[in-house]
Amino acid sequence: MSSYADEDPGSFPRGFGYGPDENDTDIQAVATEQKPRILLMGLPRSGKSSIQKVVFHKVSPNETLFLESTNKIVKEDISNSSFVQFQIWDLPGQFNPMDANFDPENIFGGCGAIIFVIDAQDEYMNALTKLHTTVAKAFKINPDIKFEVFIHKVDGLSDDHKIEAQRDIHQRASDNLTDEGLENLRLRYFFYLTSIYDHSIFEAFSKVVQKLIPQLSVLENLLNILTTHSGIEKAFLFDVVSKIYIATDISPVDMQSYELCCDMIDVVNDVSYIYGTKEDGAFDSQSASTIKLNNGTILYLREVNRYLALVCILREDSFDKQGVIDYNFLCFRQAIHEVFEVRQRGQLVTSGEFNQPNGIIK
Ligand SMILES: Nc1nc2c(ncn2[C@@H]2O[C@H](COP(=O)(O)OP(=O)(O)OP(=O)(O)O)[C@@H](O)[C@H]2O)c(=O)[nH]1
Repeated sequence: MSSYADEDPGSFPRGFGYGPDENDTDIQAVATEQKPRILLMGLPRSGKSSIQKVVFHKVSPNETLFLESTNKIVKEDISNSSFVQFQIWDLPGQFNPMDANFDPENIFGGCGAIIFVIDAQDEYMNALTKLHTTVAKAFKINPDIKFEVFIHKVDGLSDDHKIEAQRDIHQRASDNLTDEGLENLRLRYFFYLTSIYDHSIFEAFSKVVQKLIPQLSVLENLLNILTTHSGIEKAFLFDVVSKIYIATDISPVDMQSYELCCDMIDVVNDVSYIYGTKEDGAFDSQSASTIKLNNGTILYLREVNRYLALVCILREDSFDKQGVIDYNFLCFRQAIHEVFEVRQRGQLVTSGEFNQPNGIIK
C-alpha cells in the first residue's frame, strides 16, 4: 500500500509491509506488470470511501461517519504482497457513465472488476438504474470485466430483511438486463451482503480480489494438500495487512471461522508490537502463534513471508502431531516460494505442477 501509511490510526505502524523482504524481487517483477484495477462505484453516500478506508487503511467504522464526499477519482495502489497487487479507483457518487466528460474507455478499459455499492438502508431504485447503465456501458468497452454488487449497510437490517433485499435487488437487476436483451450478463453478476461494522466487508473483498489472482487454483490446491495431510479443518492464506484471505482450502467458509482467524491476526500483531524487538514490523518469516480455545479447537498461525500468513483451525487432538504439521507447513511454504519464482520467470503456473509439494508427509 502506498499513499495512506501516514493516516493509519493504530493497528499497523508506518512502513509495515513495505520494507525490504526476501520476496522484494518478486514484488519488483510484478510491479512491472499491469496491475488489475478495481473500480468502486455507486450513488453518493452509499459507502464506497468508507469501505476502502476500513479495509485498506485500518480506519475504524465509526471514523467514517463524517467522511467528506469524494469529488474526483481517488486512485490507490494496493501492493502488500506478490499476490495482492491491484489498484482501487474510488469514483465520486455523482459520476454518471452517460456524462459527456466521463471517459469510459479510459475508466473501464483494462479494469478487472467493478464493485457497485448499493445502500440497502435507503431506497435503491436509482441505484439499480445506475447499476444497469454502468454495466451495459462497461461491458461494451471491456467484455472481461467482473460485476460485483455489494448490498451494503446491512447492519441496520434484520436477517429476514437482508435476504429479502438481496432477492429483490438480484431479481430487479436481472429483469433490467432481460429488458435490454442483455440476459447473457446475468451470470456475471455476483451479490454480497456487506457492512463495515463486521467482517462481511473483508470476506466480500477477499472474494473479489481472489478472482484477480491468476495463481488462485494453484494456491487452493496447495492448501487442500496441506489440510488433507495434516488433520487441519480449515486453512486461510491471509494478506496480513488487509486481512483479506487470498486463498482457502476446498471446505466451505463459515463466517465465524473467518472472524476467528482475523481476530487472531490482530492479537498476534498487537502482542508482537508490544513485546517484539523489531522496529520495522512485527511479522517475519519465523513468526508463529497457537491459541487454544475452550471448545477443544486450536488456532495455529504461521508466517509464510512478511506479507502472507497461514491461519489454520484444527481439533486439539490433531495438534498432537504438531511435528508433522510443521514439517508439512515448511513444504507448503517452499511450494509457495516456487510459485513466486515461476511467476517471476513469467511462466504460466498450472495447479498440476504443484499436485504434490516435495516431501509432504501423508
Ligand atoms: N450503517 C452503516 N453505515 C455505513 C456503512 N458504510 C458506510 N456507512 C456510512 O455511510 C456514510 C457515507 O459513506 P461514504 O463512504 O462517504 O460514501 P461514498 O459512497 O464514498 O460517498 P461519495 O463520496 O459522496 O460518493 C458515512 O456516514 C458512513 O459512515 C455500513 O456498512 N453501515
